[in-house]
Amino acid sequence: MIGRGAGVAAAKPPAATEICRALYRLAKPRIVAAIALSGATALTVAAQRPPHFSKLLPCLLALLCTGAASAMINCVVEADRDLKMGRLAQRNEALAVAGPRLILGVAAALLTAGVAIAAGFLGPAPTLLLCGGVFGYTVCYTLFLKPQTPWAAVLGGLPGAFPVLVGGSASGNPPGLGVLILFLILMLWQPPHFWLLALSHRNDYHAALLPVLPIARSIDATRRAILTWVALLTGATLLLPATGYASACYGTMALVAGASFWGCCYWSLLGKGPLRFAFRCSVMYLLILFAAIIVDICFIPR
Ligand code: HEM
Ligand SMILES: CC(C)=CCC/C(C)=C/CC/C(C)=C/COP(=O)(O)OP(=O)(O)O
Repeated sequence: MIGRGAGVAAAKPPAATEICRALYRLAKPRIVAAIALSGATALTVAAQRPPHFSKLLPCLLALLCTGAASAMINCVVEADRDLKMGRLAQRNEALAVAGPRLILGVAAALLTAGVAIAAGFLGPAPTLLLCGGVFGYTVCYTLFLKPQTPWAAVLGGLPGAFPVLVGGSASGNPPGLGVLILFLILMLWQPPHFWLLALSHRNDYHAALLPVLPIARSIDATRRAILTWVALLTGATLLLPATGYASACYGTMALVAGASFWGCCYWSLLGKGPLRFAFRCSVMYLLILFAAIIVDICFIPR
């Protein structure tokens, strides 16, 4: 008797490098790196000087570990929905290569490491805030908000902005006004950041039955919301110099960056440019803002 499938080579298990590459993709590395940077920026705003590495390093590590773990859990929970989204094809392949059990095992290890680092080096408040952000994203946002309401990008902004509170409290004091202003900036930045993507990929979200704003309301309503929120965001970035947490030099840069981002959104929303470009501008805008705050506080004498 010929062995089952003797003529067909048994499916070769993925190589270790393939699995590592898949896990890296599922960790949403660039998003998580930006989230860790938001925590480091908050630590700098709270300290009003270059943060000491004994706080900066554990803050970055804790946010990178728990952010990656949160992203991996999100990918496993949303696996069925993500299969309907063309934008996520490579992520779906990565999920098939690594398998949900291994992904959740690695996420559990990263989560444990991140919380242990925060508890050991940052203290109880940052650790609690870290756990709150993970819970807010993996449970509240992923399981409930995202599939049920077009305002998920606003309410889901809370866990997305929690890393700012983690970083701000890592300095040892309760988050002060400067950290709360940075929290407000993140809360105002995230919705237009996502709505630009939702406009650009609305067919994907329709196929996945996700009630994003362009589908639950209208494209025009989303366009107006984006331009309104970016204008409010630009105003919020000026609160830092207005309250003495950054210099007028940063304020000028923030005004120019905000006006440029608004112009980029307006240009793309008029149909003169690709929406994906405006989405990329939202990411560049945030990274420039963080860099300007850090340079202003650490290197520009006041
Ligand atoms: C409500 C909260 C948020 C939502 C719904 C959201 C949504 C998304 C989505 C869907 C993508 C993937 C776009 C793609 O397929 O390439 C993305 C990309 C990105 N997000 Fe967000 N995001 C949120 C919060 C944040 C936060 C808090 C940060 C950082 C502080 C951030 C930074 C980024 C970056 C850097 C990218 C680009 C990743 C890449 O190029 O691969 N996002 N965002
Ligand atoms: C303190 C701490 C670590 C908090 C967690 C912060 C965190 C990981 C926020 C993620 C925000 C985000 C990328 C949402 C997009 O998810 P999505 O499901 O809408 O994106 P997708 O469509 O690409 O899956």
